[in-house]
Amino acid sequence: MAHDTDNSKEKGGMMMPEAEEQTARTYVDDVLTSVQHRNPNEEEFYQSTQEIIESLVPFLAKHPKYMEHGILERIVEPDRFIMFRVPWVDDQGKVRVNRGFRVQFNCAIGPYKGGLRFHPSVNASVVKFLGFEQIFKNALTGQAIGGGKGGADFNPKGKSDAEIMRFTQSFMMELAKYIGPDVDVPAGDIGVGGREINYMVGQYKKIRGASEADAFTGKQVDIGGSLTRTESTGYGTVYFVQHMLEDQNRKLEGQTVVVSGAGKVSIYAMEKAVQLGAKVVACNDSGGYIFDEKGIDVETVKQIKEVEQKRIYEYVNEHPEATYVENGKVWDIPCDIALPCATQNELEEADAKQLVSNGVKVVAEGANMPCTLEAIQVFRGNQVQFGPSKAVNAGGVAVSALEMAQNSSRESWSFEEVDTQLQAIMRDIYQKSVTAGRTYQCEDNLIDGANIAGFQKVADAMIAQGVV
Ligand SMILES: NC(=O)C1=CN([C@@H]2O[C@H](COP(=O)(O)OP(=O)(O)OC[C@H]3O[C@@H](n4cnc5c(N)ncnc54)[C@H](O)[C@@H]3O)[C@@H](O)[C@H]2O)C=CC1
Ligand SMILES: O=C(O)CCC(=O)C(=O)O
Repeated sequence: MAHDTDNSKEKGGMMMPEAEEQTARTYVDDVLTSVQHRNPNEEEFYQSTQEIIESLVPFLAKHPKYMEHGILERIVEPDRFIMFRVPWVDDQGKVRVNRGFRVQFNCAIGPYKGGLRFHPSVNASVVKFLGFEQIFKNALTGQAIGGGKGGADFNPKGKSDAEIMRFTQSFMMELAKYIGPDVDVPAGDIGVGGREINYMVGQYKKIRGASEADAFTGKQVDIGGSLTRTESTGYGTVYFVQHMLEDQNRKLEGQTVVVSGAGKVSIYAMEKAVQLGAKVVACNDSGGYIFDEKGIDVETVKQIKEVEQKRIYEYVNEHPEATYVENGKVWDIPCDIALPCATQNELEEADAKQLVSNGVKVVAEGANMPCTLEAIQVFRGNQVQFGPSKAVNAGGVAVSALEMAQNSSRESWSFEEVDTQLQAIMRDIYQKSVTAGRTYQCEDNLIDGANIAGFQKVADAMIAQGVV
């Protein structure tokens, strides 16, 4: 049977035999080569496997049992990947067809859990990278939830409410076969918010003939949603940043913050940052950014984006002191803290260099994988504190799991009660990530720490359940 090693010598500040490190390195390289070979043209999926698996070398070297149990080979293969046709009729009576996806990646520690994204860029690679990240993020929350993700290459922009409903109902006609409160529990993501989730709940109940609203989270509160779920990803992001700052004996108060996006995550990250005394000076949408030196008025952004569903340039009509830069890079604005909260690979190497030359101190990923691997290297090489998405934005899925707990116990917790639990979960994720980083990297490396802490929990659960 596999055993952990102790015949080690000191290397780089930690006990690490060179031969075992080499074995782990070769194992990791082989798995990554195989991922690339078996998933051709899936760049985002390969990027996320590379980011996570390369982190694990020192951990695997110290604990070879994970290699002996073939954990990496198994964890990079989804339990199943579902792809389906979504036909619907637009307002002009034309038949349209989109492609729907759900990846049920890993259920070793609980039912599949993760959002649904409606965006034209959604494809197998995007869904698999998001599902893969979700395995480790969900494990970090300490809750019993496995990793899944899904969506469709449907563009909700410019669609009428009736079109959104018809599309969502058609999407659910197929997805309903694969989900359920104890099996797979979807939620929102880009392009999917409360309205879409409510339509899915309605259609799912119609198909199942039963009141199984618990098969979703992010529901409207009066149909079983949780208070704080709307705010939780953005708030959790800022709670995490508070811990990063505390480690440097600094406070959020008085810091200048730049946020990308103007959606669900961005808005509530801005709101919490402002509540805690920071000044948020810029945010963007896919058309351009706004810069308000006096500090962005988050209520105006909410009105434009959540109520009127308009473009962010409308902000300058309400606040003429602000400027709008069409197609501009929000990362050009000097700040102490940068929070990329829009989408994957939105912050590239050149943006990272610009932020560093403008004096950024902390970067925390509110979106999933918003920084390219090259950008992360720039931050690490310049002593910028870096918070990786699977730890930083885990507050959203954590409150989703609290929503599941409320649903199954038929309870409704107050906003304060859920927010208090969210804060405790974010503190715990931060501490776990720091501890694992220090144990295996001997430096304050939250990326490796989060990856190792999340991996260990899932890998132990997989070993206990045999080769399945
Ligand atoms: N909603 C949630 O609870 C969670 C979301 N996330 C991640 O956070 C990110 C944002 O998600 P949501 O806020 O839910 O989506 P959303 O649809 O509410 O907002 C996305 C925002 O990003 C902007 N955007 C999209 N592409 C852009 C681009 N290329 N450049 C600039 N802006 C762009 C959109 O205009 C929009 O303002 C995604 O990466 C998502 O996977 C992560 C954890 C939980
Ligand atoms: O709340 C959920 O289940 C979805 C959260 C999510 O999709 C994410 O963490 O990226």
